[in-house]
Amino acid sequence: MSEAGTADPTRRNRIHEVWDRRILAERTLADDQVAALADLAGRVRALTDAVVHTRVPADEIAAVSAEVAALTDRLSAVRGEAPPIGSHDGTGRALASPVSGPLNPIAPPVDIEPLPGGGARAAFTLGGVYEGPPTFVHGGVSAMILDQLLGVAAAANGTPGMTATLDLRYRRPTPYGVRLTAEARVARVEGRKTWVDASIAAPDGRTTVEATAMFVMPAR
Ligand SMILES: CCCCCCCCCCCCCC(=O)SCCNC(=O)CCNC(=O)[C@H](O)C(C)(C)COP(=O)(O)OP(=O)(O)OC[C@H]1O[C@@H](n2cnc3c(N)ncnc32)[C@H](O)[C@@H]1OP(=O)(O)O
Repeated sequence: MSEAGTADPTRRNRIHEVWDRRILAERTLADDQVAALADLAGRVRALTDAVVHTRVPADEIAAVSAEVAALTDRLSAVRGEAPPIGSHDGTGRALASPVSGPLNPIAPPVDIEPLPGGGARAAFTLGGVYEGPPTFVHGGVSAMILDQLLGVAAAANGTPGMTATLDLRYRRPTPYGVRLTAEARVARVEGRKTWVDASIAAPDGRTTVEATAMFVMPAR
């Protein structure tokens, strides 16, 4: 039997505690690393934007590509087992979330504000990097942002959980390059299940996407 599978629950809990502390320590960065990485992530976002919009000739692209490969090697000299976790601002948000993580260059990032009593709101502008249909945001990107917003609302209600269902209604195309707003509100809670509604609005106030999710607090 493996250690984690030991039949003694007290011993098993102790093993998990040590394991959790080890993982937490390995995934927690120093404040100066967090600040430096947030700056780097912003620059990589700008680089990504430049990559999808550039029209420089192929030989210049190849030269830049070689420089980027060298930079990747430098950063990879010391690698963690997994992305960092924890908070640098006291809100408990995941630093490397692909939606709102300041350290994750693929995150737009969307700044999500939890609201007391089971709500959340966000205001954000997406660039051409997130284009789906020409001049509009990719539907999967809207879904990802809404999933996170809905999840933060569930957590703000004191009933966090894993997304069990996510229903989307795309009412009209979502434009990029303009300020979008989004809001979520917990609709009801039954046992371990929490239903949350949310929507994204364009600058004219019209709803572009509506979503309803059901979150389940895992039994274990
Ligand atoms: C303050 C804020 C701070 C910031 C906070 C950070 C927020 C972060 C936000 C992050 C946001 C992003 C979040 C993400 O990206 S989460 C990642 C995407 N989601 C997943 O990967 C979830 C995968 N699934 C699971 O882990 C399990 O299946 C879960 C946990 C969902 C249930 O497994 P568990 O073994 O525990 O459940 P159970 O079988 O005892 O069933 C319990 C009840 O639930 C009902 N049920 C279950 N599944 C479904 C289903 N699919 N449709 C309809 N119903 C379903 C089931 O019928 C039963 O109902 P009833 O018979 O009791 O009536």
